[in-house]
Amino acid sequence: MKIVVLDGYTLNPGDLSWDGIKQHGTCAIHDRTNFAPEAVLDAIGDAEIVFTNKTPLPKQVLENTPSLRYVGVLATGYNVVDVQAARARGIVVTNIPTYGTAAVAQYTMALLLEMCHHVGDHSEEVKKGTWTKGPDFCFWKYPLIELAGKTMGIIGFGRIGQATAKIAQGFGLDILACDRESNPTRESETCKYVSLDELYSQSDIVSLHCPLVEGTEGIINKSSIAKMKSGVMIINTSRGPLVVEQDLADALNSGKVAGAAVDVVSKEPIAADNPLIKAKNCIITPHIAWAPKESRSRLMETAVNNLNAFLSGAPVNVVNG
Ligand SMILES: NC(=O)C1=CN([C@@H]2O[C@H](COP(=O)(O)OP(=O)(O)OC[C@H]3O[C@@H](n4cnc5c(N)ncnc54)[C@H](O)[C@@H]3O)[C@@H](O)[C@H]2O)C=CC1
Ligand SMILES: O=C(O)C(=O)CO
Repeated sequence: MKIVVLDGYTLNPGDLSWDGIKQHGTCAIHDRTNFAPEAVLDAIGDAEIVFTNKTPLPKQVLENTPSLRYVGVLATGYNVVDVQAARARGIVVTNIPTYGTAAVAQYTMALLLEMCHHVGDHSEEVKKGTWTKGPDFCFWKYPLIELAGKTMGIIGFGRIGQATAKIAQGFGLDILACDRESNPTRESETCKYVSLDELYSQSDIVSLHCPLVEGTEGIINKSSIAKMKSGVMIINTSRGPLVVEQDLADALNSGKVAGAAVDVVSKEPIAADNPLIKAKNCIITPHIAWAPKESRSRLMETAVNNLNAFLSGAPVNVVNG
C-alpha cells in the first residue's frame, strides 16, 4: 500500500516517530509540499492513503487522484479538504479531535494574559536598562488590565471553547457562549448561552473557537466589530479567515478594538503585507497553539489509530460520513 504524508515536518520535526504509519506500506514522508494543485497531485501520485496537515486538497486535486481511498487530516480543523468532493469520490476523511484541547485553551489564556500584562515587552525593557535609568521603583509601558469581573464571549462552545471557559472562570471572568447548538447543562451562574449579537454587545473579550465553515468565514468584520464594546479585546486561535483582517486592523488603529491576539491568519505563513502586522496593539504568533510535544504525541497516536481503524473496515473520526 502506498502512503504519502504531504507536510509532516510541523507535526514531527524529528522528535516523534512515523513508525505507526510506516508499518502499513511504502511511505513517502514529505516535510512540506508546494500548495499548487499540480505539485500536490505530483506528490500524491498513485497513493491510496494521504495525510495532510495544512496542504489543501481541493476538488480539483481529489478528482484527479483515482487511487486515493483515505485522507487523514493531521489536525482538528479540516477546512483544507473539500469534504464534499471527497465524499462524492468515496474517499474517507478523518480528523484528530481532542489532542490539542488543553494546549489551545492554555494558549488562548496566554494570549489574553499577554494583552493584559505584556510580560515579554516589560522584561525586554528591563534588560534594555529602562528600569535601571528610571526615577521610580516601577513603570509600565501599557495599561495593565485585571480580568476578574470582566466578561469573555466565546464563539464556538465546543471542546476548546469549553476548556478555555473553565480556565477563564478561574480568573474570575464571566462567560457568554454562542454556538449552533446550546446545551443548558453547560450553563452555570458564571456561564450562559446568548445570541451572537448579545455576545458582541456584552463582552470585554471575544474569543473565537468555531471551525472555519461557510457560515463562519469573515464572522469578525466591520459590522460585527461595530456591535462590540469600545475597548474590546479579540482573540483568534481557530482559523485566520474567520476574521476580515483589514476590518480588524482598522478597528485596532482607531482604538475601537483595544487589542487583538491571533495565532492564525488568513494566509500562512503570514503575507508580508498582512494589515495586522502594522496594526496597533496586535499580537501575532505563528500558529503554535497546538504544538507542545505532549499534544503532538497524542495527535500522532490518534493518526495511527485512525489509519488502523480505516484499514480494519471500521473508520473512526470520520468528518465526511
Ligand atoms: N491554533 C491551533 O493550533 C488550533 C486551532 N484549532 C481550531 O479550533 C477549532 C475548534 O476546535 P474544537 O473546539 O476541538 O472543535 P469542536 O468541534 O469541539 O467545537 C467547535 C464548536 O463550534 C461550533 N460551531 C460550528 N459552527 C458554528 C457557528 N456557525 N457558530 C457558532 N458555533 C459554531 C460547533 O457546534 C462546536 O460546538 C478547530 O476547528 C480549529 O479550527 C484546533 C486545534 C489547534
Ligand atoms: O489541529 C488544528 O486544527 C491545528 O490548527 C493545528 O495544526
